[in-house]
Order: sequence, then C-alpha cells, then structure tokens
Amino acid sequence: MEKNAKIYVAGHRGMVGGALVRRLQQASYQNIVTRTSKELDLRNKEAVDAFFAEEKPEYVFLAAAKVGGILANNTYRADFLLDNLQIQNNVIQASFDQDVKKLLFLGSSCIYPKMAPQPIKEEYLLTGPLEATNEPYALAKIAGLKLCEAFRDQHGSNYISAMPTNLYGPGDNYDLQNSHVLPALLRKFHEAKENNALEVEVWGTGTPRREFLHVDDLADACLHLMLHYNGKEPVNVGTGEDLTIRELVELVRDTVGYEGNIRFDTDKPDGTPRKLLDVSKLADAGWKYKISLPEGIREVYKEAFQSAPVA
Ligand SMILES: NC(=O)c1ccc[n+]([C@@H]2O[C@H](COP(=O)([O-])OP(=O)(O)OC[C@H]3O[C@@H](n4cnc5c(N)ncnc54)[C@H](OP(=O)(O)O)[C@@H]3O)[C@@H](O)[C@H]2O)c1
Ligand SMILES: C[C@@H]1O[C@H](OP(=O)(O)OP(=O)(O)OC[C@H]2O[C@@H](n3cnc4c(=O)[nH]c(N)nc43)[C@H](O)[C@@H]2O)[C@@H](O)[C@H](O)[C@@H]1O
Repeated sequence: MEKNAKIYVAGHRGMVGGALVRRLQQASYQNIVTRTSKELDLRNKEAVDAFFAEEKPEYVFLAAAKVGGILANNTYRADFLLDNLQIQNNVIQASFDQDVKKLLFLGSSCIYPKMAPQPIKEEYLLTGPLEATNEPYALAKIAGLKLCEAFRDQHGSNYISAMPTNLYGPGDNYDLQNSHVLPALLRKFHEAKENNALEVEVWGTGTPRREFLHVDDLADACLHLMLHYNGKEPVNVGTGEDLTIRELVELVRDTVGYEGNIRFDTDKPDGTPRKLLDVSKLADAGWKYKISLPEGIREVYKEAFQSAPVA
C-alpha cells in the first residue's frame, strides 16, 4: 500500500475507524477518504455506488457497522442483521465494481459457535450453533466474511477478514443500555464513586470469561494484515488471554477507586460462557498486542472521565 494510495476508512467516527485513521496518519498515509453516516448512508446502494465511482478508493477498511453490547444485540435483532448485511454487501460489491485493490472486512469473535473448544481457532467457524443474544449480528458478520471469500474464489479479489475479540479504547460508547461491558463498568463505577453510591449493579453472574484488546492495538494489527496478509481465511485478532467478568469488575473498581458493594443482576443475560481466541495465526503473520489490560483501562479511564466530560 503506497503512502499516497487512496484509502477509504468506512466508519471513521467510530471507535475502530477512528483508531484506524490515527494509525494510518501516524504511518504517513496521506490520502484517506472518509464520510459520516449522515453524508453517506452505507445501507443505500445507489449512494454507495455513486461514492465509489466518484472517489475510486484503492484500499478499503470496512469498519462501519451497527455495533453494540449484549443488550443492544438482543433487543434490536432485526436492525443488527439487516443494517450490517446492507452495509457490507454495498461496500464489498462497490469495491469490486470499482477495482479496489484490497479490502479488509471487520467481523467479530461472536461468529464462532457458542460452545466452541477454547481457545477458538479460525477453523471452528460453522461447526455448531451460535450464541442466541447476538445470533443476528453474528450471522451478518459470517455472511460478510463469506462474501469476501466468495469474491476471492470467483474473481480473485484480494479481500481479507479480521475477527477481533471484544475491544475497548478511545471513542467507545458509554451508553449504559447499548454499550459493551468495559465502558459500562467504567461509567458505573465512576458515577458511583462521585455520588457515594452504596452499590454498583453488574449484569449477569460474573462467571463468563472475556478477552479484551485495546483498539489502538487492533488498528495496528489491521494495518499489519493489510500490508502482509493475503489469505482467504479470516484471522483472529486478540491477546490470547482472558478473565472472568467478576475479575474485570474488580479491576475496574480498583482503577476507579470505588469502595462500595457490587451486586450481580442475574436477570440480565450472561451471553456466551467464553470466547477466547487462538491468535497463533496472527502470531505467525508476525503480530502481537502491546497494551496490557490494566494499562489500557487506566489510560481509557483517564481520557474519558478525568480529563473531559463524557459526551
Ligand atoms: N467494539 C467492539 O468491541 C468490537 C469487537 C469486535 C469487532 N468489532 C467490529 O469493529 C467494527 C467497528 O466497530 P466500532 O466498535 O468502531 O463501532 P462504532 O464505534 O459504533 O462505530 C461504527 C461506525 O459505523 C458507522 N455506521 C453505522 N451505520 C452506518 C451507516 N448506515 N452508514 C454509514 N456508516 C455507518 C458509524 O458512522 P457515524 O459515526 O458517521 O454515524 C460509526 O462511526 C465493526 O465491524 C464491529 O463489528 C467491534
Ligand atoms: C464484541 C461484542 O460482544 C457482544 O457480546 P458480549 O461479549 O456478551 O458483550 P458485552 O455487552 O460486552 O457483555 C459481556 C459480559 O459482561 C456482562 N456485563 C456485566 N455488566 C455489564 C454492563 O453493565 N453492560 C454490559 N454490556 N455487559 C455487562 C454481560 O452480561 C456479559 O456477560 C456481542 O453482543 C456483540 O455481538 C459483539 O460481538
């Protein structure tokens, strides 16, 4: 990818897209094209076709998607399936029509079977039923990676797919209903400390295990894959380490400095019991994460709550 190549980052205002733009700029890529969803609704095929015909990007990072935590996925099930299918179909088809040289599609670790052996290898895809809370989203993501594979099979298109584990970092969503667990916990513990609240409510039993990757590490991995990986199969992107939600809760509590009680609301869903990624394929491609979870949480807490108010 030449330094003056035209690169379209879809979803640049999101957590992942924002990190990708920062990483590309840091690496001196000068010709980055972006559009907000207001300027270009990627669900609209005509608008997407017109944008690609006009801009003719050479490389595409597809980081635009309808995204949310366990409750959002489980509540807006039709939107998560339909919006994501439309966005990815339109962008991948237009990339083909306009001869994009290479495209990176972002999926998610929830594509794998709920009871997949751990750690999860890429080859476990489609070997068992999905987790119910995010089945529509996972199905859309599976369709996206399969569409990339099908274009490669039928037309030789160099479209690759990255499957990140749970992410966190600057630009995360802190809405308590729709967010993922880490930003939700940071906000809950911060507000409980500020208000001297007696307890903090945490969803589920605390027993599920999750793996977390800082989004700046993810962006670095995506650039690495764009530069060095040309395989058909998706590549897992994570740390290869996980912890229980209870352990995460304690880590966030200690980072924030909250001293009250924790209550687990077991009426809320746990989701999949564990989704630890096997990252040996990524390691073979020459990449490893840099930001440890305690360090990342400290940095994000400082950035989101101790310097400027949360939007
Ligand atoms: N967050 C995670 O934990 C996680 C984990 C694994 C994989 N991923 C994957 O990483 C990618 C990015 O996730 P994220 O966390 O960065 O999500 P995010 O912060 O919610 O950002 C998503 C972006 O997509 C854009 N978008 C949504 N609908 C659109 C539409 N109809 N037209 C145009 N743009 C649209 C939004 O643009 P505007 O801001 O302009 O509205 C937004 O900036 C997704 O593919 C997701 O599956 C995320
Ligand atoms: C990366 C994303 O992961 C998502 O699954 P998933 O890890 O369960 O998504 P999260 O929403 O991060 O939840 C992870 C775990 O944390 C628990 N949890 C505890 N307290 C909270 C809280 O206040 N908020 C939230 N959100 N969770 C909380 C939740 O019950 C679940 O067991 C998928 O739904 C998406 O499709 C996507 O793949």
